[in-house]
Amino acid sequence: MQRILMVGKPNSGKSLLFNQLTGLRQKVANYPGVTVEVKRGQCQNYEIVDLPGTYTLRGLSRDEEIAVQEIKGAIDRDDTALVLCVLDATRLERSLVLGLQVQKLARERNKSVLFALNFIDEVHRVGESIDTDALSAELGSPVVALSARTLENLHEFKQAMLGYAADPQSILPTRSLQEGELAAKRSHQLANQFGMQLDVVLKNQNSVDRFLLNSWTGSIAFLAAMFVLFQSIFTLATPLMDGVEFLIADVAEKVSAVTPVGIFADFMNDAIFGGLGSFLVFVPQIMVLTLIIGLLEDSGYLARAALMCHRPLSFFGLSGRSFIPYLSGHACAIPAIMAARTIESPHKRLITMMTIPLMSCSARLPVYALLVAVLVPRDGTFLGIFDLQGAAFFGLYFFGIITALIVSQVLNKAMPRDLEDSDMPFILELPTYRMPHWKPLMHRVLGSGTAFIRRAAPIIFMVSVGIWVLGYFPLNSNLQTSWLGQIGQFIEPVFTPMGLDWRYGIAILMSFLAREVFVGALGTLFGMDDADDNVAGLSEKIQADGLTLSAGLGLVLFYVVALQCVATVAMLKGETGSNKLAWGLYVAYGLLAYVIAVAVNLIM
Ligand SMILES: Nc1nc2c(ncn2[C@@H]2O[C@H](COP(=O)(O)OP(=O)(O)OP(=O)(O)O)[C@@H](O)[C@H]2O)c(=O)[nH]1
Ligand SMILES: [Mg+2]
Repeated sequence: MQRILMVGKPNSGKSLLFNQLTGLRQKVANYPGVTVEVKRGQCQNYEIVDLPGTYTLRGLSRDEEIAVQEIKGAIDRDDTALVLCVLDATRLERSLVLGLQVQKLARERNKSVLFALNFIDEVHRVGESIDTDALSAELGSPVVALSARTLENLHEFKQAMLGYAADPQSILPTRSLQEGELAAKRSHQLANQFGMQLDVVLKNQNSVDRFLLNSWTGSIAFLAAMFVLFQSIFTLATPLMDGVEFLIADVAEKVSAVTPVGIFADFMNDAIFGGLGSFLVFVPQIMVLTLIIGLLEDSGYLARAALMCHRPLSFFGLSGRSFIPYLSGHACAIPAIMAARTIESPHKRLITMMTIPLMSCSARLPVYALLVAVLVPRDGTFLGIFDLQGAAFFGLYFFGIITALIVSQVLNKAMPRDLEDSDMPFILELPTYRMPHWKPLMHRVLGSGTAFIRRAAPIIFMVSVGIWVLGYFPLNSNLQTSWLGQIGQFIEPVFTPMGLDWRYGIAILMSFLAREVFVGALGTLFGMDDADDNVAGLSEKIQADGLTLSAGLGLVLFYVVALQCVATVAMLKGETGSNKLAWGLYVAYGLLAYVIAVAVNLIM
């Protein structure tokens, strides 16, 4: 299949255009460095290739290097029909630097370039326009204006692109940079001649940034944003979670009313509704978290937050660019570790990747929510205004971040780095503030819920069933005397210093497969232990069972620190190239978590 290669500077709308052309749903967000690996899709009979953004053909960071390698490789290949260079019409000068360099390379190899002048809606909105015919004549390659967001001229653009791809020789560049001519200088000239007035672009942005980037007001705004983020994951989701819990209890009751008493009824009650059901309750939280992170990413604030954090993060051996992977690590560590590719310094990138697993990812949410509900009174307030459970939630996230910073500092001191690394500048383009793009955001929110279920449900189901079988047999035994009970007595001494009995021990051991399993496993165990088979929420059952505050706090902090995710280990191995490092972290964070939990239990 012939290919069309999409290149452009970061944040120029390549991935949104790619999605429109291919019908796929790659991640799109309003900060530079969203796409960090090559993505492929199909438009009619062409393969469309979406690349990470890069400002020049001398990629600095890992994601830019990947883009540059791919561009250089593709231009030499016979099956590359067309190079599609996406320009941000509101930032013409910065977009054209790469465009001109790519065009020069393409012309040398007899390849054609089409310029997609994206963001034309924003140009029109301020009453300006760009003369694409004249720009095209100056560039020596066709230029087509469009908006990948409002879909203005998208259809015409697609027809033109397919036409040119079928006959690329018709648009071979008629001119390009001369030998020795600088792309930066030429794009400056072209932007002066054709681009928007810069003060129009920056007018609104500057007044907001004066507030958000000021060291006082900006810091307060930053802290407030983070507090609202983490607290609202809890408070916004609580009514939704209550709704799901009610629904599951209702279905459970109806099912048990029609199933005759016996093994099957016990199985449904304990393994299915107790195990799998108690985990489904937390899906709304995952969706609320995705929504809030999505709003931050799409508004343009994220890059500002990264800038605000650069100084404090540098102190711990990190970079302002570490902020974005850290934040997205609160949804899931796996894409976050990949997102660290945008960090130019290899030293800082490595430290960032090694500490991302300490960010409280969404798989920990069910554990946090369950234990906060058990340990913290529901209607309490903090300082008289904040919801106490929400504040406790914030505290857990904060504990993870602080631990990550301390570990970073230790790694920074312990690991050698070369001088050049310390000398790397911190450069981050600040995107224009934009209203979030609702449709893709909603897709993402729903997608996060279904992905969470799809990923975790099978393993939770298997573990719940396994635990149920081991706990149910031999027939006529109770949980204590069952096979599982016998295994439990054997492992219990390891968990006694944490103040926990063997049932928690089994759930913790199982959660080394995947964290989400903890709640399901505990749900099954407490369901089986509950003689009345009532369908009360798991948290009430644990409360009634008498979990002490010290053991409960130790337990939840254990989950903040432990790296119980095999997929994260695999990703760490892939990105660092070291199996030893990846499994070493798995063991080290597990031990650190255990020590913290024991210390909290003993000291309190
Ligand atoms: N108004 C407007 N916004 C757009 C347009 N195209 C993209 N955007 C927005 O611009 C931002 C960046 O879009 P992406 O598609 O992620 O940009 P990208 O070039 O893939 O960025 P990287 O992956 O970082 O290189 C998102 O917030 C999009 O919603 C457009 O034509 N008009
Ligand atoms: Mg992209």
